[in-house]
Amino acid sequence: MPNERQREAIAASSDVPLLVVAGPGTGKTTTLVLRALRFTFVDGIAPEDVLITTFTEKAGREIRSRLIEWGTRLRAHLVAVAAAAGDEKHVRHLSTMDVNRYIAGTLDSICEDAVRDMREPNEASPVILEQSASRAILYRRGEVWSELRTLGDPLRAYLGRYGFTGDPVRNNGEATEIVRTIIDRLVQDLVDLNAYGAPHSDQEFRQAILRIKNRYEQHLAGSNQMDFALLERRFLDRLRAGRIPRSMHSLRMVMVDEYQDTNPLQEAIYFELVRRTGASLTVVGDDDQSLYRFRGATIELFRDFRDRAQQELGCPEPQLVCLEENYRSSKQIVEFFSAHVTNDPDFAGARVPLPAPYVRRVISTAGAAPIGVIGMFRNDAPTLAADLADFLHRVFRQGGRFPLPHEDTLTEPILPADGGDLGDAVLLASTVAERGRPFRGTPGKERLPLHLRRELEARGLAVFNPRGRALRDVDIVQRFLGLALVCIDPSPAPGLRGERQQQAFLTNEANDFLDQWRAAAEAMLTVNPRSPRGELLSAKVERWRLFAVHGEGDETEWPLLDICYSFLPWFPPFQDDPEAQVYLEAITRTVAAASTFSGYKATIQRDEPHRHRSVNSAIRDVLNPIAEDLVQVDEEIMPSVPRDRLNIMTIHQAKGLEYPLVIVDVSSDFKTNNARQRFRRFPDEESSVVRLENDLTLVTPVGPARGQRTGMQRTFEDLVRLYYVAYSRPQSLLMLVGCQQGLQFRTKIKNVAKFWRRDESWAWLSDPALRPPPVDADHLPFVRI
Ligand SMILES: Nc1ncnc2c1ncn2[C@@H]1O[C@H](COP(=O)(O)OP(=O)(O)OP(=O)(O)O)[C@@H](O)[C@H]1O
Repeated sequence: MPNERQREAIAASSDVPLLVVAGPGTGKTTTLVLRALRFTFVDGIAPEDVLITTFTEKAGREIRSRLIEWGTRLRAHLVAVAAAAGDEKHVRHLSTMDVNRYIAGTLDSICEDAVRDMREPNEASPVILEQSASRAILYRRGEVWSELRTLGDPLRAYLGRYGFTGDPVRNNGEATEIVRTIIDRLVQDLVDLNAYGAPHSDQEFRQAILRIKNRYEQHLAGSNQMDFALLERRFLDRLRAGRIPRSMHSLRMVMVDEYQDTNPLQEAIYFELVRRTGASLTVVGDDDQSLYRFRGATIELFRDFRDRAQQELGCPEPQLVCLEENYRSSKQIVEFFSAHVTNDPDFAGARVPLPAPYVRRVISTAGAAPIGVIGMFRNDAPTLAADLADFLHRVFRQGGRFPLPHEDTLTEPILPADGGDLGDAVLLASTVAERGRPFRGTPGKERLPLHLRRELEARGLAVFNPRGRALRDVDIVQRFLGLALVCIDPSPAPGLRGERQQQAFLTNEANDFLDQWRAAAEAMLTVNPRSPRGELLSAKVERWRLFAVHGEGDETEWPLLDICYSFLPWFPPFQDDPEAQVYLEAITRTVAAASTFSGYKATIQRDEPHRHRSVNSAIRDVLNPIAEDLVQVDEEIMPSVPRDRLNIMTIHQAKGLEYPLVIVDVSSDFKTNNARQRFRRFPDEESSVVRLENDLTLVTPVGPARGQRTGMQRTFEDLVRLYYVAYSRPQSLLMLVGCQQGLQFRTKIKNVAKFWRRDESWAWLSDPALRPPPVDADHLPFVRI
């Protein structure tokens, strides 16, 4: 049953825009879905005239399935009522309402359909590129490499300003990633490009960025491709030119979830859509949970929504509804995350101001639990990993229990009554990398996720952390790609590079990785395993070499993907290990992307001169992007993580999700007051994202709105929000873990996650009401069931 505030939001008039501001777990998405159903079943608006957008594909699927499930039940109920009352007309009307036809999904997916729908009669349908493909094209066709070669170190230093650490970029992959961020930002922030390229102390570099952007966009236009930012831009331009997609001609409702992460381009689309169609606008969000500044999210658009909507739409003041009852977490958890977000008085100025009678608060409907928030802090990450693995083993394999207050019996299970499984827990961290950055040839330092992987494995448990390693570093990927490489470009002698690789003009770094993969494949060939069908690995390699090196065989060409896939029988994990499946998907996606932009479409040709050239293309356009670390894994392809694995994910990924037990790493990297880590716990300078925002202030219309908070304020506020999202994910138990050095009375290791305020005061020390997690995990008594 919706609560009173939810009902107010569901029933609010559609004559003025509606703004719903609500804390975590208060049913924002639920309310949005119910409001959409009300439009249909109370107001008689057809589902296809209601558009609902959200932030991730996953959330989009969730909304669609709730609309269908609840809508179907609601319709059946109303049909029964109308039939009982003998109202045939209404029964017929209800039966025309098809709840599958709501326009729901991410804005990108909706734009994709709309842009297809808006095509001229002779216009081909655009191909939409996913991130990794567009990055590979940006590098190759935008010629990031040539600008780096011409402008050298100054350009590397300039781009590095916008990287996490502020250091010059170290490789082409990093450079491309940052160029990608800037170019996307120019589109998303509706930047005036003439002003951006005009005389300025950075003009030389800005011009280089614009040259890359032009080449990249020209290539895309020539091949009828688009990335997501350009897709949205195209949609806006067409709307502005008065062209409305057929599917939206009679649009009545535009509803936006997660509005706090909207960027200026998206805001312009929503306003234009409402202006052109006369649809009613509902936006829902939580400014405290805005996380995507680095992707252009502009919290100020949400904060100032009521003013901006009036200005842009010429409408009366939007109605405001605030939801405050949390249905997710126990009382202690709600109190803990509320204390975190209100801890720093300076943060109050960043939040959506609420007029009376509203107060910003979240209250738990779940009631108190015997324990809600615990901590585990150790001397170093390896010790922490060992103890944490023990803890998880006890909870999930030995039925961990704890005492009810004032009772001697140990009867309350820590987790769901069925004992749950490891998948009911999640480890959240600001980064999930298993190693730190490598330094001068030495591999990066081992981090908590790697220690934990090993410790859990030693106890017969496993993790799911495909993003913990770069694709190019993963063992199984190295052997797999190495085999493809030695088939198409064998070494002339052991330990030497293939001829084609030498002629591919790769960077030293890419060559190093190709060498590693080659060595991994050679090592596997030395063992020469048989496939389950009994085929020797060397026989398979030999067969491909006959074709790719000697031009023998009946076929005139082979897709590189077929060559790769022919080795699958030697790699069972690609079939049965969830992490390996994610890696295989990334490889497949890279090859598929190359077949859209690469000269030989990721095939190997039999006849010369194409054989040589096609091998060159395959190395440059398929293997090189992975070797340059341009390809990222996409774990969204896993419908769900196996229940017997501990999910390790970034806090960003956890947005919108909930778990019974949430472990948040607040300080496993912070043993000392190392200046290089401060940006992750207590920044002493503006973050790279804020720096980019500031550098664009004068050339984007949204500049003044952002400028209302200083760069340092915005930098701190992003950290407060990050841990707010983390702390509000658990249902029953929140566990903070890290190194104990930052807990001592006189510690200098300041950390926003541990309730430090910007004025350098520490609430856990100074405020008797706020203390570190009261219960130490070590003091929890456990019994076996
Ligand atoms: N009135 C209600 N009664 C019972 N349960 C509810 C009610 N409203 C929402 N819930 C439940 O609360 C949980 C959180 O709801 P929802 O996912 O819509 O929250 P949210 O505000 O979007 O969360 P977040 O901001 O953290 O993403 C869901 O399991 C939902 O079914």
